[in-house]
Amino acid sequence: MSNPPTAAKAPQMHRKYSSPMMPPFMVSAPGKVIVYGEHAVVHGKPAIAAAISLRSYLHVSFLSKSHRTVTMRFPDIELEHTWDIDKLPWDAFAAPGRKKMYYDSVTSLDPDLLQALEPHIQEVSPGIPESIRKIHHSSSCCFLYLFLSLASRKTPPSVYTLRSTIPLRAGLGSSASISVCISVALLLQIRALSGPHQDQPPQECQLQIERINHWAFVGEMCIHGDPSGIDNTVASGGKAVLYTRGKNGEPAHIVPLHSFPELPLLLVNTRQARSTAVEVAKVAALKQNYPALTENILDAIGLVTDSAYKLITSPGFDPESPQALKHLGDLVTVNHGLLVSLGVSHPKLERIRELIDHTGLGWTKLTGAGGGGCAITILRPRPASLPNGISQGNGAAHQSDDDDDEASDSGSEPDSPAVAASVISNGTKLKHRILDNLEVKLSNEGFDKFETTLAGDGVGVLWPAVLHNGNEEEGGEEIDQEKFLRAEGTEGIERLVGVASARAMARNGGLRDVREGWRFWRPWDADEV
Ligand SMILES: Nc1ncnc2c1ncn2[C@@H]1O[C@H](COP(=O)(O)OP(=O)(O)OP(=O)(O)O)[C@@H](O)[C@H]1O
Ligand SMILES: C[C@@](O)(CCO)CC(=O)[O-]
Repeated sequence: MSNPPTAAKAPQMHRKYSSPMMPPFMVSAPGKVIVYGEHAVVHGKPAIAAAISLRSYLHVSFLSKSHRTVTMRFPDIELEHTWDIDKLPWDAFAAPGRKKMYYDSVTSLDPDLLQALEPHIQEVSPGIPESIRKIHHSSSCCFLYLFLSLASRKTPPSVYTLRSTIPLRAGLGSSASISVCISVALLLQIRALSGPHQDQPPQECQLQIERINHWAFVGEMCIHGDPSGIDNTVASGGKAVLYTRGKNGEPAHIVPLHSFPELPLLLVNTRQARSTAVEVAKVAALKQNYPALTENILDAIGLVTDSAYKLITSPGFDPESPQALKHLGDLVTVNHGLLVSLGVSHPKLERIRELIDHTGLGWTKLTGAGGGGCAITILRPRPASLPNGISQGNGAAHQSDDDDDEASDSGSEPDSPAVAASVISNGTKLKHRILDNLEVKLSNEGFDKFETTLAGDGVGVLWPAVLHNGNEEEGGEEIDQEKFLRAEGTEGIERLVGVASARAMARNGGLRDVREGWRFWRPWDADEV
C-alpha cells in the first residue's frame, strides 16, 4: 500500500494535481463521549472526553479535468449538491489580510467570508422543510468554509461522499467527526500533512493531529455557535483528553490521557432530536439569571472532572479494580445529577437511567449537550461484580457500598434484584441475558442501544481506497463511491471499509477494532500502526 503524498518534504510537488488523476482515498474520524464535564467545559471548567468506535467515513474521488465541479454527497441527511468551482468566492477568501495558510491559527469565523458564502449556501436544497434545510446549510457551510480556506481555484474536480455510523445530534460529536474528516481530506489533498506512517515519531504525530484539529474547530464553528473545541479535539486525536478551554481566544489546555482505560460502554440513544447550540444557550441563560448558583454548579462539575483525572493518573491506577471503577461510577452519578440541575436532561434520559439502574449493570449519565441525545453507562467489568450490593428499594435495584456478597439464582424476572444477583454464579452468559432483556425493553420504548468501547483511535487514512483483505500480492479491491453508497447500515459500511472487530476480539480481547489497511497517527504508541 502506498502512503498519502507527503509534500512537506518535497515542496516542488506542492499543490500539483497533474495527471494521472489522484486515486480515490478515504479518511475517517471517531465520535466521542464526554465522560465528565459537558456544559461546564463551555464555561472554562475541565472536562474529560474519549473517542468511541462509532465513526464517520469520507470517500474522496476525482473527476476528469473537463468537469469544473465539486460535489458534496451526504446521504445520511439526504443532501447532495454540486457547485461550479469557478463560481465560488475564491477572491474573498484570497483577499489581502484574509488569506489563511494551512498552518495559520483561525480562532473565529470571518463574518465577511460567511457573507460571501451565503448565496452558495442558500442555493442548497431549496423548497425542503426549514428544519431540514437548516441541517443541510450547517453541513454545507462547514464544507464550503473549509474548502475555500484550504483548497484553491485550481483544485481538481472532486466528489466528497460522507457516511457516518454516529447517530446525528445525539451528543456523540457527529458534527466534529465530519469536520475532522473534511479537514483531514483537504489537508491531505494539499499535501500539508506528513504520514500517517509506521515509525512516525510521537511529536510529529501530535503536530499533524493539531493541524487537523485546528481546522476541524473552524468547521465546528460553522455548525455550532460557540463550541468549546473538546469534540473536535477527541475526534482528531482519539483516545481520551482532559480539556480546558482557553480564556479570551487563548489556546485550550489539552492533556492527552494515555492511561485512560478502554472500558466497555453502553450507549443508549433517546432518538430525541435536539440542538447542541440550544442546550448551550439554556445554560448561558441560567447563568445570566442566577449567576452565583449556576457558577457553583459548574464549579462542582469541574470538581467531578478533577477527581476522575486524579484517579486515572494516580500511580498504580487499575481500571479493573472494583474500588477504582466504583469511584469512576459514583462520579458519573454525581455528574448526571448536576446536569439535571442545570436543566439539560430530558424525561427520556431519566427513563433510560431508571431502566438501566434497575438492572444494576453500571452507572449512567447523559452525555454531550443533553435535552435528548444519548445516555452512557459505564459497565461493571466482570460479571462476578455485576450485582454486588444490589439491594431492594422502591421496587428498583440500586447499588450499595457493600461489595462482596454472592447470591444464588432465584429464577425470578430477569431484571429483578434476585436475578441480577444470580449473575454472579452464572457469569458472562447471564450478564448478556440481562443486556438482551434490557435491549428489548429499551427498543419497546423507542430507544436505540449500542455497545462500544471507550478510548479508540483518532483520524484514520486509507490511501488509496483499496483493501487487500490480507493479501498484498493481488491488486486488492477498490472502494468506489457507488459501493460506499450502497453499503447497508453500520455493519455494511464497516465491512466495506475493512473493520473487523470480531477478528480483533479474538486477538486482543475486544479492546480495539482491526481496520485493515488504515493508518492512524497514534502519538501514544507510534510504532503500533
Ligand atoms: N452524517 C452526517 N452527514 C452530514 N452532516 C452531518 C452528519 N453528522 C452531523 N452532521 C452535521 O452536524 C450537525 C449535528 O450537530 P450537533 O452538534 O447538533 O450534533 P452532534 O455533533 O451529534 O452532538 P454534540 O455536539 O452534542 O456531540 C447536523 O445538523 C449536520 O449539519
Ligand atoms: C455541551 C457541550 O459541552 C458538549 C457537546 O458535546 C458543548 C461543547 O463543549 O461545545
